[in-house]
Amino acid sequence: MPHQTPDPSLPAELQIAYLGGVLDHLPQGISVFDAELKLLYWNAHFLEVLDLPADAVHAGVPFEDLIMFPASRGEYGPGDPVEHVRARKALALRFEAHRFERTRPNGRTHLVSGEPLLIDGQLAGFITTYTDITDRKRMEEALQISHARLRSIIDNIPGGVTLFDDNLQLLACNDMLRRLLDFPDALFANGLPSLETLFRFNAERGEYGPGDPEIIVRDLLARARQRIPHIFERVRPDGTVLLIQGQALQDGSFVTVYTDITELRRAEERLNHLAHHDPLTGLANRLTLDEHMRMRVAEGTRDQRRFAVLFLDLDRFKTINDSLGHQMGDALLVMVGRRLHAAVRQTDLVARLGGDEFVVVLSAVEQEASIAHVAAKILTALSAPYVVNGEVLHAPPSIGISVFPDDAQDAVSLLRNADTAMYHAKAQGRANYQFYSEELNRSAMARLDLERKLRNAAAGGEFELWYQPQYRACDGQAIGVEALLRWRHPQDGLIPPDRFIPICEDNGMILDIGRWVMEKACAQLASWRNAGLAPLRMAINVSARQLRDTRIIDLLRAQIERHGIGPGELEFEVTESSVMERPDEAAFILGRIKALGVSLAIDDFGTGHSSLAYLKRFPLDRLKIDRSFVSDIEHDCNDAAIVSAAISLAHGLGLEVVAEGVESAVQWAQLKALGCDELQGYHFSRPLPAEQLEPLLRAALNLPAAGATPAGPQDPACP
Ligand SMILES: Nc1nc2c(ncn2[C@@H]2O[C@H](COP(=O)(O)O[C@H]3[C@@H](O)[C@H](n4cnc5c(=O)[nH]c(N)nc54)O[C@@H]3COP(=O)(O)O)[C@@H](O)[C@H]2O)c(=O)[nH]1
Repeated sequence: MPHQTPDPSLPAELQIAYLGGVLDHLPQGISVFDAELKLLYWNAHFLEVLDLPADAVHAGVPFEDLIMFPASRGEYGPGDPVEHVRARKALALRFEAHRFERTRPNGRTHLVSGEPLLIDGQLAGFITTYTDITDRKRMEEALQISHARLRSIIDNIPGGVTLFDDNLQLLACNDMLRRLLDFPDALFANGLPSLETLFRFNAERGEYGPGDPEIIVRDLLARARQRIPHIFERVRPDGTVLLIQGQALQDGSFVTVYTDITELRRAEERLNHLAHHDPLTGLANRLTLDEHMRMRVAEGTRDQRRFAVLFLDLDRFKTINDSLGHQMGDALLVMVGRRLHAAVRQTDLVARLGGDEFVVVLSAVEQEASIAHVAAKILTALSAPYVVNGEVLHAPPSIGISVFPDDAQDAVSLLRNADTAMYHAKAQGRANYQFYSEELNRSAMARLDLERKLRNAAAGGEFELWYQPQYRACDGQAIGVEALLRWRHPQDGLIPPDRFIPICEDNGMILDIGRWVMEKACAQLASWRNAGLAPLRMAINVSARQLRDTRIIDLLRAQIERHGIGPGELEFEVTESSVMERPDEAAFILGRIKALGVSLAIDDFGTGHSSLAYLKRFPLDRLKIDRSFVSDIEHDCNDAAIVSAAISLAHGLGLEVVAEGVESAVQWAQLKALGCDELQGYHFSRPLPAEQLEPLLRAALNLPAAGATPAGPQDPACP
């Protein structure tokens, strides 16, 4: 807008003084030229802004003289300053209003604005204003930088961002938001949409679940207006999970960050599943079982409800796993898990504790009969043969049962008692189920105590090896000894092998103990041979577990070489049941033992379930008739008949017969009459430590002993 001069009715001096005073107080530099472009007015800032020498500036100075100063300083760019001045003057002479920014060499920027000066509507000159906008420019630049920085943060943030103002108008959002929420480009075609538009778009495509979109949008807008900070998760219709965090900013705007946490949630779910499930079978694991049982105990206590815990252990799993490999074992466990799951209700819990141990928690079972019914159902399901990789496998379970609150009132004790009952089921012949009882608990405790003591027995030198002689039936000539293990506990005294050997077989300790027995017995055999007590045969008891450990062959070979043991000097006694468990495997390992010159005897003959076909296949030398048939042979004609048949059978198979448990001369006579080859029993000698047995052996071998008269056992047939 053209400027007006002061009131023209005022005297000219006043007008000038007035103008000069006003101009000097303005923050801008001001210059006024007349219509001939001669300087009329200027203020102090004008000199400063253009850095003009004060003595060069006076009224009437032509425009071109003034601008020659900046031109010669190169402020209009390189080139001839006179040309610059001429070009500028030509422009000025057009008296057109103009506005531009100019940055001077000192770095300060001015907004230069020029306007024609009109007096009475007639062009009277030109007025130019120089406003120093350096600070404003710097602020604007700083603002631009910070805005760009903010933009770049928003664009690079690993989540979707929206920023909206008081009026719920979107101020900013990033590409990630559009991608995360699948917003089409059309939604942004006319710039940033309002929050309401976004809400409506989402509501209509079912993003917020079912419901009337109008109502949903109204609610959402009402909530947005409250501007309450929030953090929540939203599951989108496609299953992705968004974490949505909203926060009001100081300037009144509201920022919301959307983070895709789908993978995080899935990883959490996977971790949670892993933490609560057995990775092999997918069944619940111990942690879940503990939590479940604690809940059942709490519910049962509150509602006075019973529930049952079934502890299962597969009877032949270890053998299958050891002989057929872990892959087969694993496949079998998976099948067991499936069968178990199918045998119980959805509300019951099936868990695998590890190895071949499973637990089933039957909820809300009131009657013992119904618990037994489920146990029988599980037993039947798991006893059916499994076909794994073409192999038919049998792994029936032994099941122990404890009932809440009858047998225990807490989860740990319930599980322990079910475990105890399971051991009882195993002791009862396996493949059956047993309920827990207090008596069972006592025997389990005693067993635990014994097991604990056993762990120190070897290190404490508490084992001893005793020997019981064996005699030729016809003349009472000593022909060998059987090595029998003894455990002398410092407090409990002598503990019979029947009490601790089954435990050692269960927990695997028999492998180390059996090795010790073999080394000790072989050393004793060599020692007696060196002392002239020969020929003697050393019989060693070997359990099924030892036979499955192929290291037994190396151990045996080493002992034979070390002590120069000849063929037939060593004998292994194996029980019927141990070789009948896996007869093919047993036949193989027994063949290798036999090949080392070790003779073989079947122990406890008559107590197991021998298959004659297999007996024939084993490379045996002797049958040992169990003492239960011998103990009453003189009175029980059935026993006599059994012993007689066993002797005939053995002889028919080319085997010799040893009768054990001979306690009287009458039994000796009868056994001899039945054709028994060898005898062992208290009638001749109880098992004794080596040094106590030695004089007896000398006598039985008719060897002279220092200070002793040779005397063997009395032959009833040759009095
Ligand atoms: N795997 C291993 N088993 C072993 C070892 N040492 C012993 N055992 C087995 O422990 C069972 C019990 O043995 P033990 O208490 O030593 O009893 C033996 C004899 O004392 C007993 N016997 C012998 N004669 C008589 C008798 O006239 N009357 C009578 N009441 N008992 C008698 O018989 C046992 C010998 O039995 P067997 O071995 O079957 O010939 C026993 O099963 C041992 O095998 C070991 O080192 N390893």
